[in-house]
Amino acid sequence: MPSLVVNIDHIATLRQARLGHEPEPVTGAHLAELSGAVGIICHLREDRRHIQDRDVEMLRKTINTRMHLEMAATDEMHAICLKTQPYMCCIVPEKRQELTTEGGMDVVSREAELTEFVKEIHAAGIRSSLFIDADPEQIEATARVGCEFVEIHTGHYADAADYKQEEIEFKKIADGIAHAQKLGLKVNLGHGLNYTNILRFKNIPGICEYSIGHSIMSRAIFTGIPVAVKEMRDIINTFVD
Ligand SMILES: CC(=O)[C@@H](O)[C@H](O)COP(=O)(O)O
Ligand SMILES: NCC(=O)COP(=O)(O)O
Repeated sequence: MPSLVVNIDHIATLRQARLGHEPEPVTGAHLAELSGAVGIICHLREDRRHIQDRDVEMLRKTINTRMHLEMAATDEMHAICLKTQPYMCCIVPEKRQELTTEGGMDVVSREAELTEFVKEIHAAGIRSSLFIDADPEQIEATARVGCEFVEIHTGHYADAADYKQEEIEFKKIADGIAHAQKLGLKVNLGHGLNYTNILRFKNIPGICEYSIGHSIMSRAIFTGIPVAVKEMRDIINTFVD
């Protein structure tokens, strides 16, 4: 059965709105774990707009499941990753002006650099994943880079303007999943998934993890984190292996 990994960046976003002390991402991570998350994701952005260095340090000490560190492919983040020793490092693209991650990494144009980057992460015993669009060329480049995992960006599907576009984006992802699996990559999905749009993936086999944050934390404002995480967990529990 696929696993649910919960992104807690959005707790830090609320805290950073006042640059204060609450809400505390560590508390949110612990509640998510108690409610069925098999791992916790935090994305240390270069601009530190939500997760801070202190969060990464505290989460590393307190997460009882798996820590997934999302980060850009920069020297600074590489050093932080090696120091932190997360369970998995997911390399994502960042743009300074974006509201949220807008698309996948261009692995094709950075293949040599990313191969070296990933090699050093593996040498430190850390699993690696690349966050990419469901594009065959990017999937093939990710396999050549030597990543064990790929996270296919579901944001274009989640943001589709109408049903027809949603169908097109869903088909691209379904094809991308099959292509990645054929190349031996383990497949995770994430970005913009919520309690309804995730249902389309129910019968797609072989998905390792769903990475979900914004929708769970949005619901948690009204229900609390335990209920919001459990409801998502219950949905994923009905999915095929
Ligand atoms: C790569 C990705 O999808 C996550 O990092 C998620 O979107 C939360 O981070 P942001 O809200 O900073 O985009
Ligand atoms: N990698 C995707 C992720 O961590 C969660 O994205 P979102 O659910 O916050 O859009």
